[in-house]
Amino acid sequence: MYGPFASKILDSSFKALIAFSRNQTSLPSSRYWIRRTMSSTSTNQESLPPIYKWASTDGEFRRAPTSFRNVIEKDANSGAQFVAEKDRYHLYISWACPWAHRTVLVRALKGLDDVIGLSVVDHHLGPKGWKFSTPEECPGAIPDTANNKAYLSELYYMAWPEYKGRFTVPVLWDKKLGTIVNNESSEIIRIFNTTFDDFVPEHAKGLTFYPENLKSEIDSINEWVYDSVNNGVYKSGFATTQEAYEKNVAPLFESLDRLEKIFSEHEFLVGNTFTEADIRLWTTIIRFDPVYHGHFKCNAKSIEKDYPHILRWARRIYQMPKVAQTVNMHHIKHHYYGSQKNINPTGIVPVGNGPDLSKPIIL
Ligand SMILES: N[C@@H](CCC(=O)N[C@@H](CS)C(=O)NCC(=O)O)C(=O)O
Repeated sequence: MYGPFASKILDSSFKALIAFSRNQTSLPSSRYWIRRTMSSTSTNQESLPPIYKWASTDGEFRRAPTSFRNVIEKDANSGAQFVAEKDRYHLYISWACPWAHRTVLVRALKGLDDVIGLSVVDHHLGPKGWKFSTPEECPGAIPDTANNKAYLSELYYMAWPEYKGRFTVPVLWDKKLGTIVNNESSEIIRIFNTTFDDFVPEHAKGLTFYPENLKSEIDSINEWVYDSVNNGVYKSGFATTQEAYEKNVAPLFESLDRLEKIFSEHEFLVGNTFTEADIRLWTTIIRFDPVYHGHFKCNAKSIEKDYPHILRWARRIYQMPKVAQTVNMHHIKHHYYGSQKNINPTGIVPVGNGPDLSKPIIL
């Protein structure tokens, strides 16, 4: 296990992170933000504030590596820096974000609601990054009850004053040490999987989404699903050249065809068992028709019309206890269509919500 500062230095991708964020050279003084926001209405990629610059100069979107990668030890007497305790950790998410959605979904499924606190940012991602609002200002938002901050970026600077990366959700925060434990969704869901089992309700103890005997199969599915589907929609949607867009949209639909075949023969992705592989794919699939199909130009096919087996699988998961309460379609649609003005300059939010996932599962 790494300590919070050791991990930052050990992370081999740290240099790439610095290179990626070289435009953000100082802490966000108000002058800095005013200067950056003046051009925020422009749709020209070059004149956008850094927070809206998704694609590289060659037109391709490359996701920056995540910088806080600590784990939490289950054994409170292990002497580790981060150990499992009730009400010590706090999860920051956006209902809109598919990566954050994974973490809040596992939190719900594992019965961690009373063990790990929750804050939900406003769906609008502005020039200063994710912001905390009251539920009156933004229904569905939950203010920062752990640190009482106005912006998510303030937490990153509390944890690491020299931080130069993006201010992303999810963030798993340690209230005791006042720092970020981890901001990588794929690792947070594994932390939630079994680490807090001493504190969860009886039915959730031992419930695992990463069972020992299926680990290698889950890992190999996760790899291609992440690259071509989870991140594939972003690589298509954030591309700023025709070439980059076409290069990434083709493998996305090849993978969806492959998934359709899998779900025509199996109930779940791995071993006919509901695992983290399903959870990781599902948060992308439920956003596909309402957002990615139009906004990210992933419109060769739709889930509702062209992938009946994927749709049946999506409904099966949506209808599991506690899942539907983690889906906030208003936040999802308003975030993408309303915040990413370089892609949708008018900010108009389309009326469609995608397929009705609460419908009976038939085929
Ligand atoms: N690798 C991260 C990616 C998280 C991520 O990209 N989150 C997006 C929202 S969907 C974000 O917060 N973006 C804000 C920004 O880039 O300024 C994870 O899986 O946890």
